[in-house]
Amino acid sequence: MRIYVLGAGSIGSLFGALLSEAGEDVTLIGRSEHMREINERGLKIVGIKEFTTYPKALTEMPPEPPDLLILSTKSHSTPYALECAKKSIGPNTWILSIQNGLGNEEEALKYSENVLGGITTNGAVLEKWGVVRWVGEGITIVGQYPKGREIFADEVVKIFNKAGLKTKLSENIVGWKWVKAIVNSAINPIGAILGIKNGKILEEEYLLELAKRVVKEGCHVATQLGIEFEKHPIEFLIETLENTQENYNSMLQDIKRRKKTEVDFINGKIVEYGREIGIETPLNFALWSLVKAKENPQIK
Ligand SMILES: NC(=O)C1=CN([C@@H]2O[C@H](COP(=O)(O)OP(=O)(O)OC[C@H]3O[C@@H](n4cnc5c(N)ncnc54)[C@H](OP(=O)(O)O)[C@@H]3O)[C@@H](O)[C@H]2O)C=CC1
Ligand SMILES: CC(C)(CO)C(=O)C(=O)O
Repeated sequence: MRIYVLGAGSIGSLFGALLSEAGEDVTLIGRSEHMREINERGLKIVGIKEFTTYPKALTEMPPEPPDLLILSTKSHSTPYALECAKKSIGPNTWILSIQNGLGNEEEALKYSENVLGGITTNGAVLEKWGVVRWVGEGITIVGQYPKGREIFADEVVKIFNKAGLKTKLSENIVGWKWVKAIVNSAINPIGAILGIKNGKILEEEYLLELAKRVVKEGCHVATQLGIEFEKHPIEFLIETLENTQENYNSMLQDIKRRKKTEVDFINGKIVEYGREIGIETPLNFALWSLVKAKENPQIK
């Protein structure tokens, strides 16, 4: 299978490295410093597994259409990334988003009707150019977006498992994307605003109650939109907090690195979708506003 990974940073490089090591035809598309290091010394994975692999590494998509385009940019980079990639998206190309947040698959559907959604609880950090740390082994769930059973999704699940990425198929991937986004909408901004590890939210009763109320607000919007959950969001919230107690969540990491966060595609989207159906989401709006303020370098 010819696979391109568009936005090969932390998680994209991990997926690309494992697939390349398993013998798939992988091309990473990422930033020049990282791609140059990979071309010169290979892509080194450390942490859960240690190996070096040698995928092709470019700064823009090759012209030949891939069978699978794995989309792994941050959500705010998706529109531009896909617009630049469109010349290489063929009639048989499938686009798989493994991103957090809402709206990425809808963006991909503008370029192809062959779209898979995905969530992953694997954790990866780009430590330095050419080196990615696999910090947490989790599961990946893939399915035809928004719902349904597509043979190609079975093929993707098979090659992901063969590459050592524990992966399951879902016929309701939109349900999984929403439950992950709703859990992120509670954990990420609270951690980002307070600068705390995920485990602190579990320990502090007021923070846990706030997180549960944020989840319930997102659930109200989702259920009114007809979204069906494969796992109850409150259960997924507690499970995630328990499994990632030592994590500084990605939104907090982006704030610390003075990078744009994905809050517009998490809390922002919940507010936007709520407004479209006449549902107010004051907690999501408050958290969204506070994180946007923290993103502003003028506000210390
Ligand atoms: N890291 C993780 O453990 C997990 C991440 N996720 C999700 O996966 C997505 C990616 O996260 P993560 O890997 O951490 O993010 P990173 O920022 O580490 O990786 C994305 C990479 O894509 C690059 N990029 C952006 N636009 C383009 C483009 N048009 N062409 C080539 N490269 C581009 C970015 O460069 P630049 O920064 O210069 O724009 C960056 O290097 C997010 O939605 C995240 O929430 C989900 C689960 C776990
Ligand atoms: C699951 C969680 C909250 C782990 O920190 C995450 O997805 C993130 O940090 O974005």
